[in-house]
Amino acid sequence: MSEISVRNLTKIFESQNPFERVVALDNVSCEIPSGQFLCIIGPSGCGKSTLLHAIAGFVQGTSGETLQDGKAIKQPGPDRIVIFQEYGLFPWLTVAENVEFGLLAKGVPAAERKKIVQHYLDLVKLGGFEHRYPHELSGGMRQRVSIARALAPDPEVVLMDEPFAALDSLTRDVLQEEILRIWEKTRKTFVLITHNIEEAVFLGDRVIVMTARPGRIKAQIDVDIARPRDPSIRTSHPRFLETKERLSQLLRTEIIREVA
Ligand SMILES: Nc1ncnc2c1ncn2[C@@H]1O[C@H](COP(=O)(O)OP(=O)(O)OP(=O)(O)O)[C@@H](O)[C@H]1O
Repeated sequence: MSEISVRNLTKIFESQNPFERVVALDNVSCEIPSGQFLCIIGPSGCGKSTLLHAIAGFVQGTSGETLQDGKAIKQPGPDRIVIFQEYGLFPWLTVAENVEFGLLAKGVPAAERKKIVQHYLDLVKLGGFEHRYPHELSGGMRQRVSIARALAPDPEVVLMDEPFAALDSLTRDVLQEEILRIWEKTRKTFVLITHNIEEAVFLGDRVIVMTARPGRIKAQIDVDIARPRDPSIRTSHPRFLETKERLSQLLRTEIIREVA
């Protein structure tokens, strides 16, 4: 179990041309308790990915810090795995070999690797596809492989950057339900960036709304809806619809501000 703290994080992308200097994050602070499912929404270019990358350890803040269990995050590590929109699978490896990849890096013995790979492929409902290559799979199946690959080394924190954005809406709904089931089973700390408010409310314990650039935290809304959550809440649960409307209003204000 792992908690993440973001403290007064500012990230400035400098450029030789001072007019091209970008303040991507401006004094962002948030606490993500162990086992929480946190969703982050905000206008395009507001710094969501930069925040996720700072938590992953891919980028360092210009000032401020990110911490995992009280220790400064200085680089990427096996305890924090990122799932991207573009799947990031190795095309020359089979499904099973892709999932096995992080286990090899961890030095897990072969027999155990085989068991773990099978477990996670079953979890994402891809049993029977072990020997296929990524190009033989649909987009939804590829994203399932990347979810299995991310979870196989048993990371404490799973970071997702619009993982379902490239998928059609039905596949997206199904994968949301699967990620929810997986989170309920593993209770790891999950952070998901999305443009989709419904996705954020369906999955999250809490939703952070960011302002238009420079990215700051505008609001943090608790999603007070009991778990396990049935897919039908998307259309019928009064609190779901209420929370969705509240978030839409908050986001709309920022998008208007951004284009003004
Ligand atoms: N490596 C970089 N160098 C320079 N500027 C960058 C870099 N990475 C991001 N930026 C800028 O920082 C700002 C925030 O980018 P970021 O990708 O974090 O936003 P985002 O909210 O994830 O956007 P989107 O929703 O469109 O994916 C943008 O203006 C972007 O152009």
